[in-house]
Amino acid sequence: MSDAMLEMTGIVRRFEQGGAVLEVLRGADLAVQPGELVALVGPSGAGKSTLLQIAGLLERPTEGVVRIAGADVSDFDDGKRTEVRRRSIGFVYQFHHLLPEFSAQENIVLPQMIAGVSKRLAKQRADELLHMVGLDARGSHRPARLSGGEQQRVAIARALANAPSLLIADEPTGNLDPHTADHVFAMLTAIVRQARVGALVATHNMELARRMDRILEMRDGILVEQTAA
Ligand SMILES: Nc1ncnc2c1ncn2[C@@H]1O[C@H](COP(=O)(O)OP(=O)(O)OP(=O)(O)O)[C@@H](O)[C@H]1O
Repeated sequence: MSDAMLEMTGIVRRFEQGGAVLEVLRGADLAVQPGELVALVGPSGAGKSTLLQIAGLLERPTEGVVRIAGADVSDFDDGKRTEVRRRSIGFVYQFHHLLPEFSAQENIVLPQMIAGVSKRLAKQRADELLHMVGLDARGSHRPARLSGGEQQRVAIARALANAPSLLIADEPTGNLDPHTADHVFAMLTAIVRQARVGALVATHNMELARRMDRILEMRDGILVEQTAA
């Protein structure tokens, strides 16, 4: 058995609109190993977000199998899928989506409490994560008092709060200036490697993509591995 954190096999996704059928994914395959960063690239509308939604168990494929840390989730009901998502998958988006009325620490505590962790342990873990992203002194600050890069670092810490197997990121540095993006991405990379998380990162930024372990390109509904030129 593969020890991939994410394995997707033969993923097909069709959308039906007013009688017409749009086949966005046509048999996409991929695997992401522990500690590996895989870039997902392709033109706008190619199906990257659709693939991430399916990988993150937010949507079901029309056909195909998704395995999270070895578990085939195909036959899981919605409740079980939500449970796997909360425990095993972290999400980072272009915009941080932190809760504005809560502090940085509370934003990292909440997903843990939802997953059943005690408040005391959740706070301890939040402080460890804040340390890991270099924000020890900022735990009590609300998002509005943090810079864009700091907000995104909190969002990364929050995504890792429940020690997920898999991290799914959609343009995680897309809203940052190049220098800050560089710094945040380096931090993300270091944490993924150290925590042995598998990371699938959709981006339009080819420079960023080239810094990852592999680049998969969405082309006509399937994934093609880009080899170094
Ligand atoms: N719920 C839906 N119903 C119908 N069509 C959809 C739905 N979701 C996505 N699509 C279509 O699927 C295609 C792929 O969209 P998707 O958002 O996955 O592309 P993308 O590669 O992420 O693009 P971008 O880089 O612009 O974010 C698009 O043509 C889109 O219109």
